Amino acid sequence: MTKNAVEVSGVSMRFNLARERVDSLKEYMIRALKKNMNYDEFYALKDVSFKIQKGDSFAIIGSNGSGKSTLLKIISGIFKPTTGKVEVNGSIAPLIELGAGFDMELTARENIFLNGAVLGYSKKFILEKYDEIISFSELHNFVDVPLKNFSSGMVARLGFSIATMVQPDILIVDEILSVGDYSFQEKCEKRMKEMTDNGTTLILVSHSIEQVKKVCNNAVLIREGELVTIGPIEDVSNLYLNG
Ligand SMILES: Nc1ncnc2c1ncn2[C@@H]1O[C@H](COP(=O)(O)OP(=O)(O)OP(=O)(O)O)[C@@H](O)[C@H]1O
Repeated sequence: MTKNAVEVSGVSMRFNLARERVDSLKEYMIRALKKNMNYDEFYALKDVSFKIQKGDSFAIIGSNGSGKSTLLKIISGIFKPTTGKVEVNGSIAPLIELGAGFDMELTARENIFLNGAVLGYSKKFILEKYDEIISFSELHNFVDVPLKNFSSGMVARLGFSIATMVQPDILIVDEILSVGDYSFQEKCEKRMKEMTDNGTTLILVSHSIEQVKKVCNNAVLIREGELVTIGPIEDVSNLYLNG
């Protein structure tokens, strides 16, 4: 049995950036048919390889636009890399974009059932977990309020509570905790710690070096799509902070 939860091998991700403005769908179609679109090719990730051991709490560190979210989306299977491959051993609970997987017109209660169903849980199972989700998110007074009237921190509370209602093999958390207030962040950190103590592998992206140092053991530093270094969190964050 492999010791690795995630193996990223030679992953590159190319995006096509339209170089000029195309204002209408009609214009886009005409240009596309004439093969008259000008693109700049842009590599958000360039030949990135690393491994994350089972049970590790692992941070992905880098400046804005360095490729962290793209990497998480590839690990979660949302994006297919242009070249290279990713091997994931175990079930994944990805908490990537705030509100992804939610219907903002529906209430918190309805979204719990919707999201649970998307994650593959039965209605009976979600009913069993319902009180715990509401209690962890501290949204008792808002269960029948549509999500469009929630603050971003409240949406994050709900998302985190749903994603951690069962213990996944791999928990992926991208930045969303930063919108939660201090007490909720502490609560999430505690839950993430309990989960890793029980064998879950955690992959965390956060702009707060203080938070990743508290929660993670190891990290990778990405700069302009390239892997700069991988190793103990202390060393990687020092390198990031000192340029
Ligand atoms: N769907 C897309 N189409 C085109 N370019 C994209 C797409 N998604 C990301 N990019 C580009 O890829 C680069 C990396 O973006 P990414 O979101 O992975 O960075 P990040 O490190 O997560 O940044 P941040 O810290 O700001 O969240 C950026 O330059 C971004 O503009």
